[in-house]
Amino acid sequence: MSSHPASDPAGPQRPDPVPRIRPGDDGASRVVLLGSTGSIGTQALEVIAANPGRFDVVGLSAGTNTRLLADQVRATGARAAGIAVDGGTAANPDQPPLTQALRDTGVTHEVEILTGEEAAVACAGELGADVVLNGMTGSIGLRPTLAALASGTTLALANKESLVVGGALVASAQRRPGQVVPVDSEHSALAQALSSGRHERGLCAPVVTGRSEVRRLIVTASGGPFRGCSPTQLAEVTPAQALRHPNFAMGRVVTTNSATMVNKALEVVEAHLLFDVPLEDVTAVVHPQQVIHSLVEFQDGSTLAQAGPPRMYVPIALGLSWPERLPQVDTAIDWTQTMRWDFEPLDDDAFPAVSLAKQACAASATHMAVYNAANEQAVDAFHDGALGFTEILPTVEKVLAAHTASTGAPTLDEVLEVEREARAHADELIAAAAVTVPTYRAPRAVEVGESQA
Ligand SMILES: NC(=O)C1=CN([C@@H]2O[C@H](COP(=O)(O)OP(=O)(O)OC[C@H]3O[C@@H](n4cnc5c(N)ncnc54)[C@H](OP(=O)(O)O)[C@@H]3O)[C@@H](O)[C@H]2O)C=CC1
Ligand SMILES: CC(=O)[C@@H](O)[C@H](O)COP(=O)(O)O
Ligand SMILES: [Mn+2]
Repeated sequence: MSSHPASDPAGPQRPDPVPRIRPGDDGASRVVLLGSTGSIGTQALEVIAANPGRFDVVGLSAGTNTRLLADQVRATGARAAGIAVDGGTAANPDQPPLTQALRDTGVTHEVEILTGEEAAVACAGELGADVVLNGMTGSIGLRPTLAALASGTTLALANKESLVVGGALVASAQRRPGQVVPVDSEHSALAQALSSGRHERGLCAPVVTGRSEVRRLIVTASGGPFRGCSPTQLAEVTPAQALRHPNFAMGRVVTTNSATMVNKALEVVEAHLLFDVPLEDVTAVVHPQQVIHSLVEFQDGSTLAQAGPPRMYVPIALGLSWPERLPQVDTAIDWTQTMRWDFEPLDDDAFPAVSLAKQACAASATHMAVYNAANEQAVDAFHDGALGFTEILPTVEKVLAAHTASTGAPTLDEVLEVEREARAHADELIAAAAVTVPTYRAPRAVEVGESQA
């Protein structure tokens, strides 16, 4: 750990790309953003900037982007900044070291600088935040999630991987009922709809145990950029096509996961764990417009849906201020206009991700850690040109098949070890696939959406 002193003269000033944020008033909510330079992190800063005095950003943590992180420190006045891979190193040569970036952007206040993988963990657990928003990508977010919960802070959870991989570990790290507030749009929708009916169970409910009137949770899916494509067409899609989500601009991993439907698979398990609803009572359906963000079916046959524009501002704002709603967070849907909503079943043959996850989740407490780790390796390999799109799920399936079911609830070390083994196994399969799967080498351009309605 080091600190950025105000003694160095400010370097050349660049235009400030982050809106200046007024420090919080007394009583403002102290916020830590993990993954502040990503899609969720930058949108969270927009929400915070639009509510002057309501929030006090005490810490920011990022992976590699020291320049943007420094701009955000300047804009928010954050007293602590964490960077996993500092600039000016062999692993991150294109960015300046964080101390340099802070100087360059004209930061004059004292900043505690944390570096390495522990930085996000420390930011999550040690800055005395009221709310930690975990907007990191991947299961690397697990330890920060656990640290935030152990500190007693509210955890606004966008990083679904940490819950899906950690499972019972996350549940047992919880210090008080309602400590987890989902930021994932579908789960924010479910939390909002559940607030209208009796369901006193789960990680984000006001009471940990109690009766439920819920019969089913219905998680909506866009269907991704390849909705309606046949397996043959899918074999030839390119990374650029997979990154064209129909409705949301998101990071690379979650966008690719939307294209394979792995995102929906993770979200079905996420809903099961967040709301303590049996896996068989969580259903995914395709709803291309993504205006209905998810639905709760109650025991009397009534269904409540949460609707809004397909944007993340409301789920992020609710994550930061739950259960209070902030004013004018987004433009509401104009219900006076003619519009159409479509719903269709998942195509399990072309997109087996959800059914595979349901089997994995039922198999043992470590199978979803394997599923996610193998998928993360396969997604990277797909973008590196080492694996075809339709090889992603078979890779996950093979790594799962080789995994020995755990007995009982695993410790954190056991989960991390299972992940390491799964990544190594996936890498072996990917290395073999790079030789034996030539289809990806000469892709036919498939027009994204060519077979969509
Ligand atoms: N984007 C969206 O609309 C939605 C996202 N989500 C979920 O939210 C999470 C974030 O997604 P998204 O914002 O799209 O992803 P991005 O790829 O846009 O952002 C990821 C963030 O994580 C940071 N990061 C990576 N590794 C580390 C690390 N070791 N320590 C600290 N920070 C790290 C990155 O830093 P850097 O860039 O500096 O390397 C970046 O700030 C994912 O779990 C995703 O599934 C859920 C619903 C919607
Ligand atoms: C905005 C959000 O929550 C994402 O997880 C989004 O839902 C992705 O959409 P699909 O995975 O349904 O394509
Ligand atoms: Mn989602």
